[in-house]
Amino acid sequence: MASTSTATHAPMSSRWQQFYQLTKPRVVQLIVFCAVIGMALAIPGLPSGAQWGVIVAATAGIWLVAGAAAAFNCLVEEKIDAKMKRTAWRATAKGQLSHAQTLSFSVALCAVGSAILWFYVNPLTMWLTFATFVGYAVIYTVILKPLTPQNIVIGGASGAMPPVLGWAALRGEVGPEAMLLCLIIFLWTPPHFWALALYRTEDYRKAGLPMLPVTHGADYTKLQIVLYTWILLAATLLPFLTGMSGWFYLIAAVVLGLAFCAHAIKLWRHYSDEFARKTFWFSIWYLSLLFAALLIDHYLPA
Ligand code: HEM
Ligand SMILES: CC(C)=CCC/C(C)=C/CC/C(C)=C/COP(=O)(O)OP(=O)(O)O
Repeated sequence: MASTSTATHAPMSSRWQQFYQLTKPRVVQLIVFCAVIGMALAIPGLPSGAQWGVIVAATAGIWLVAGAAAAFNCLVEEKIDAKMKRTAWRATAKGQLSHAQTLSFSVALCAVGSAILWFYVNPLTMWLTFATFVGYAVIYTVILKPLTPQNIVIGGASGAMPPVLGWAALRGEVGPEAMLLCLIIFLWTPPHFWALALYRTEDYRKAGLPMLPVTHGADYTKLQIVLYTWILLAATLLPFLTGMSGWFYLIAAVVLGLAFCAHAIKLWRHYSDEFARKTFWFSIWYLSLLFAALLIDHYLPA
């Protein structure tokens, strides 16, 4: 039988698919990956049996609360999302999911995730993860995003938290090493996002959001991307300089960092939307590979 396309009668599988997409699965996968690296780096050598249990619970809990934050963002921004090509397909933007459905989904994910963290990990990780939820879903989405072009710089602090959450899960405290990884993601976020904002400027203008290319123009944004990539490169040397990571990591950080700087400089000097898109995707590969290098380095014999 042909399925109806009305919102309330969507077939179950596509309804689940709609809810799943609200969790911004691919962004959250990288967030969880960074949290897992934070967990691995928090303990010397391979995890013991009990530590595996904590790792699985912390991964599930952080995943669920991050998904809840993303769904809450979709709920708050349904009108804005409807105005932008990139996001108009979301079920919330199309009115295919009611406010009550989306809110219940977000609250349920957040509650289950928080309970897992509380009972199977530790209260500190639960509170830090919940603070991250509030940082993204409320402080960034509701307050900063419509207010200032520095929205993603300040709001990026919540996206940078995953290694701290992972570290806290295994150690029960927040160490300077975890803060260093947090700093790296914090500095990575502006070039990551502004590369996208450059080729999506019209979308953001139409939606009335004060993103940097809208308020300060493309040239200023490109310059900021160059500055951030160089500062990021310097910050990524710190794990080696502080003895936290070894030569393998250092080589990876320098090669990846120089490649990111080269993208930023090329973007600045010979701009095209196509290259801005490439730079955005490179930023995702950059962070994934940098964190993979931290992990490999951690397990290499000294
Ligand atoms: C406030 C901070 C951040 C902002 C404003 C931001 C912005 C964005 C936007 C707008 C997209 C959508 C691209 C599209 O679908 O066209 C995106 C994609 C992505 N972001 Fe971020 N991001 C932030 C932080 C992060 C963090 C912390 C991570 C991971 C650690 C991350 C990982 C990703 C990934 C993997 C994608 C690709 C998603 C896909 O494949 O569709 N982002 N980001
Ligand atoms: C608990 C925990 C670890 C929470 C993590 C918070 C989180 C999901 C951060 C990711 C940041 C993100 C999806 C930004 C997208 O920007 P946007 O919302 O401006 O993008 P949009 O225009 O696609 O909605």
